[in-house]
Amino acid sequence: MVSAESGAPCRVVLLASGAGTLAQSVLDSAGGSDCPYRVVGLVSDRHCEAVSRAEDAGLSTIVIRPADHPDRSAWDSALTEAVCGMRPDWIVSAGFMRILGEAFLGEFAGRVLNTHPALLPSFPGAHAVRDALAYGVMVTGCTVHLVDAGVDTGPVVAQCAVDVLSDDTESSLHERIKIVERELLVDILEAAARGRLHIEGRKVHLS
Ligand SMILES: Nc1nc2c(c(=O)[nH]1)N[C@@H](CN(C=O)c1ccc(C(=O)N[C@@H](CCC(=O)O)C(=O)O)cc1)CN2
Ligand SMILES: NCC(=O)N[C@@H]1O[C@H](COP(=O)([O-])[O-])[C@@H](O)[C@H]1O
Repeated sequence: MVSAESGAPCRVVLLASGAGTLAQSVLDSAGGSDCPYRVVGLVSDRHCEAVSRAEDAGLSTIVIRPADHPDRSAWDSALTEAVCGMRPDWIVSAGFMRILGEAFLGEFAGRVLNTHPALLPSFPGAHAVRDALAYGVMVTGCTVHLVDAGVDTGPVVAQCAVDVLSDDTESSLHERIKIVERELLVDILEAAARGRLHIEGRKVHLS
């Protein structure tokens, strides 16, 4: 595993599909003088605000739309090729709304972090905040995990709890989760880039 301890900052590629506020937090923190990583590109499945944010930051961006490929496998292979071309050490899925397939994980398994707006294994999938509200939980939160072939089943790296307020809507709760999510994601990415994530099966230890 490459780490900035070897000298050069780690190369990070962002995956995002939406507003890109989490991606922006990673971009903003990468500007720090002692930051152990630098963002080298952003790849998306759709033209979205996250792509615009990366373009505004002068980054390389690529959009790989499922509709432009005959099937999911072809899309996954095209995504893999695009990300490979950016020569990442780490990949960060920050609001990326597609399931990464066999080709991608065959190339990058162990080096893909995802941030999820719930305390996994509760409420996996594309609608975690809505599902947590509907269930009536009083505490939810966010999880940063390594990505595996399952949906939000990869080893948990870090979590942070967020109280659900009685008058919360999906939007108000999600915005409060994102506040802590942004900080957690940057902290974990910095640790990963410094080679401080130690994976033993499903257990992840930070040194
Ligand atoms: N192999 C994996 N890929 C991805 C994971 C993962 O855990 N394993 N996490 C996602 C991010 N994510 C939750 O954090 C997530 C995103 C999207 C979906 C989903 O069901 N997507 C649908 C399409 C949704 C849409 O069209 O907007 C789908 O892919 O069919 C589930 C979980 C990143 N990738
Ligand atoms: N299941 C995946 C998922 O729901 N991801 C979530 O999308 C949001 C992206 O916010 P942003 O577009 O403002 O960065 C984040 O809350 C992230 O956890």
